[in-house]
Amino acid sequence: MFRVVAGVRTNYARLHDIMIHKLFPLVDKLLSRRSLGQITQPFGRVLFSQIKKLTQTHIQAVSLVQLVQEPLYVATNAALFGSSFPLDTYKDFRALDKSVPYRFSRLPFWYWPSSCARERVLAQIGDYLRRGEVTDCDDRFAYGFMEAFKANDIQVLDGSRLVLTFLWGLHSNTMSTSFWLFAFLLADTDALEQVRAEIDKAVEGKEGKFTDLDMLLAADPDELDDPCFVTLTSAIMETMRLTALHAAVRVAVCDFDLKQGDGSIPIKKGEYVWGNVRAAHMDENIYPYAHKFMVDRFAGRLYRKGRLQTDGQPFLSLGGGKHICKGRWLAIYEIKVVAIILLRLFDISSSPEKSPACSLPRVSEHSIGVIHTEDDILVQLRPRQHGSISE
Ligand code: HEM
Repeated sequence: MFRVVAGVRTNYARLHDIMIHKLFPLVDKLLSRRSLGQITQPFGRVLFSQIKKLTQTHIQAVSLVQLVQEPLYVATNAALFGSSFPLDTYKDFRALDKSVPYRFSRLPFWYWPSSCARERVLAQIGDYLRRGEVTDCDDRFAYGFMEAFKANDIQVLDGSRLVLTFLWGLHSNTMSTSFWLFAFLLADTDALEQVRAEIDKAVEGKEGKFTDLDMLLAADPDELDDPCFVTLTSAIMETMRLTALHAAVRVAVCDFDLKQGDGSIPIKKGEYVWGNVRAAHMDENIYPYAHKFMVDRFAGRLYRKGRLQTDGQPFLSLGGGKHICKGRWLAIYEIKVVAIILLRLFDISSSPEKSPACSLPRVSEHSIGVIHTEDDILVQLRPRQHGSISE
């Protein structure tokens, strides 16, 4: 991904070493369930103001891709890297992200626009690193990155490439998953109403856990890991189940017998093992109507805080074992908050003239990691009565 995303041609082994041994442990620590709340403090507010900005400037119809992805991109970068990070880089990031499957699979495509976009983002990240305006107490995440670069004598260009590769891992899957969550909900109005009713109940004082949306946006991610969002969480997990494509490849470090159903497969040291995640998720014996989006598929299970609602099922959208996704709590939190804001504040429907109602967008045949969309969906937003929030 260093080559594909950030255009790294030299110094690869060293950058890889820094990423795996210096940055990943930092990510693991700071994005753990316990610490996440300190990092995400500004997230809800920035996300809300970005959504507000977008919805005020697009009165007729708005692109679903942009509606869910740009605010997430800006708010997550602001939370992790501070307000001095170049937050206006979404369009260039998106151009680069769209080219990644083609670059990765070495397919022919017109590479120039995305290469220019990559250079512009790298230059802006470079300026940000040069300025180094972060503090240990306010921007712990960015500070950790910068300290690691200093301690390992990483120069600005290599630092920018490390940050850009990290940004791709941070955003690409999360942005796709949020798009598909809304695409599934728009195609299944009952499911959408079920999720919306749950959100309304959670933020309507008295019975609800939160007195209003303001309180919810300021809440720690741990507080949103709550049975009051059981259907929304299930919808997110179901979206992840249906869209995961990644190849979980591992190398055996010793001879062992791999358990498979009632039998086992002997594996020799040094052999590659490829877990077919898509096949596991589409197994009708485990997931009846496996191709169907069932909003409450995971909702009937006993809710255990701090555990994925999918525990006990073969659910591999976030990897597993030692290398399980280090950003999983952040990703779930981000998607939850964007869904809560949009569904609480707006009636959302596909724009009838522009998008065929109740149908899912086409899947890109060049998807990697997670299913990518071939089409955007244009949506219409009508403010609901609860549209107010203190400025
Ligand atoms: C819906 C969003 C996301 C999905 C579906 C996802 C999926 C995955 C998967 C499947 C893996 C394991 C890959 C393997 O087995 O080789 C992984 C690893 C990883 N993810 Fe995520 N991810 C998401 C969001 C995030 C976010 C927001 C971050 C934040 C930084 C993140 C950081 C990482 C890191 C650092 C690893 C490497 C872990 C390791 O090798 O030890 N991910 N992710």
